[in-house]
Parts: sequence; structure tokens; C-alpha cells
Amino acid sequence: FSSSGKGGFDRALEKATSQLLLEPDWDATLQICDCVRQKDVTGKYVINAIRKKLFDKNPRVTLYALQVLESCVKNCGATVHEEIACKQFMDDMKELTRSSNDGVKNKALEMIQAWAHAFRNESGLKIVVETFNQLKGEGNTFPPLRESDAMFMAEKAPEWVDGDRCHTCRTEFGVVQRKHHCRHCGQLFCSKCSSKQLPIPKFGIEKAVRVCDPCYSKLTSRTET
Ligand SMILES: O=P(O)(O)O[C@@H]1[C@H](O)[C@H](OP(=O)(O)O)[C@@H](O)[C@H](O)[C@H]1O
Repeated sequence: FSSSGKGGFDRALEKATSQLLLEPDWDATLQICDCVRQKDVTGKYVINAIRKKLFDKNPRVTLYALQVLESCVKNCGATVHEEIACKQFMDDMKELTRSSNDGVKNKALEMIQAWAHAFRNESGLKIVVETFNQLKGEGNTFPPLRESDAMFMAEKAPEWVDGDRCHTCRTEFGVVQRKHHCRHCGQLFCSKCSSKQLPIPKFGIEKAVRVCDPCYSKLTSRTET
């Protein structure tokens, strides 16, 4: 079945938050982010689905749900940001910072800190900054801010364009010739012209993701950071 669509999202979320996982399933996590970016699912649907996993009785599921949430907030933009910047969700996150499981507690604190930094100039998301300040005021200790968290939201990843041909070689898409997006420029490419992957820290993307050949050479040459 197709990797995208609501069914694709639901399956990917089940995979990415399975209690059997020994480490995060980055492919399923990326697929979830792609579903949101391709607008297969709304930010509201995603956050409601993740919330259910956050309060699973198994703390491992909660921790994986937090990691999925972290990736969605980093990679999916405003539709997700506006869903978490509300009293209900901030109350949920505060509850997780009081978890008896240290892994869950520390991950929740780390994420709220990163979001507060990322949204420091976004007046519409100020409830996140207020929540961070409240938790700090209550004496919580926060881990040091990671470089990719400090860079997160420094630059927004571009929206993905749609079209019928590869941006580079003009090959027409069809049943065999599938569409692919470069995560750096957001343009459409055939698999031949977008076969490489790179992390894009300036967009807060730590995991290697698909980029087109021109963006690959731009990002790997010394001039471009
Ligand atoms: O293969 P399809 O069913 O057409 O779906 C395409 C894949 O999900 C591509 O992901 P990728 O860029 O990671 O390959 C995505 O960029 C395209 O927009 C989708 O149309």
C-alpha cells in the first residue's frame, strides 16, 4: 500500500512508537513528516494522534512519541506549531515533565526549551515561551541547548512545489517515473536527479534526507554552510 495518505501516516506512527523498538525508527519518522508536508494529514490530526501515544501506559512508547513529536515540530512548520501552542497541549507537556520516568521527564524538558528558543520571536506561539519560563521558575534543570536546536527555525525549509516534470532533466513523471522532492530547495525531481541524502541542520533536520544534485553540491562545497 502507498506510503502516504492517512493510512500511511497511521501505520508509520504505529511503527515509530512501537514498544518493541530498540532505537528510533527514523524512516517511519521521516515518512510521518512527509505525510504532514504533503498535507496527507492535518497538523491537528497529527498532534491528536501523537497525544494518545504520549500518555501510553508504557514509558518507552511515550519516549518514542516524544521523539516523533520533536521531528514533526522541527520539520513540518506552522501547521504543527499552532497545534502545540495551546493551553491543553502545554498542560500535557508540563505533566510529562513530572513523569516518574527520567527519560520522559528530561526529553520533555529538552523539547520545551528548544521550542521556547525557536519560537522566541513568534508572538502567536508565546504560550510555549511562558511554559518554559514557568518550568524554569519552578526549579527544573534543563539540558544544554543542542546546536541543531539552536539552529532550528533559524531558516524555514521551503514548501514543496508540484509539477509534471523533473526540475533538472525535464523527464515527465508517470507510473514508473515517480516524483521526489529535494528537502533543501523543495523542487520536484526524478530519482536519478535526487539520489543523494544530507542532513540540513539550518532547517533543524539532523537526519540525512533527500536532496537534489545541485543542492547536494551547494551544501557540500566549502562556501555554503
Ligand atoms: O512515490 P509517490 O507515491 O508518488 O509519493 C512521492 C514520495 O512520497 C516522495 O517522497 P520522496 O521525495 O522521499 O521520494 C514525495 O516527495 C512526493 O511528493 C510523493 O509524490
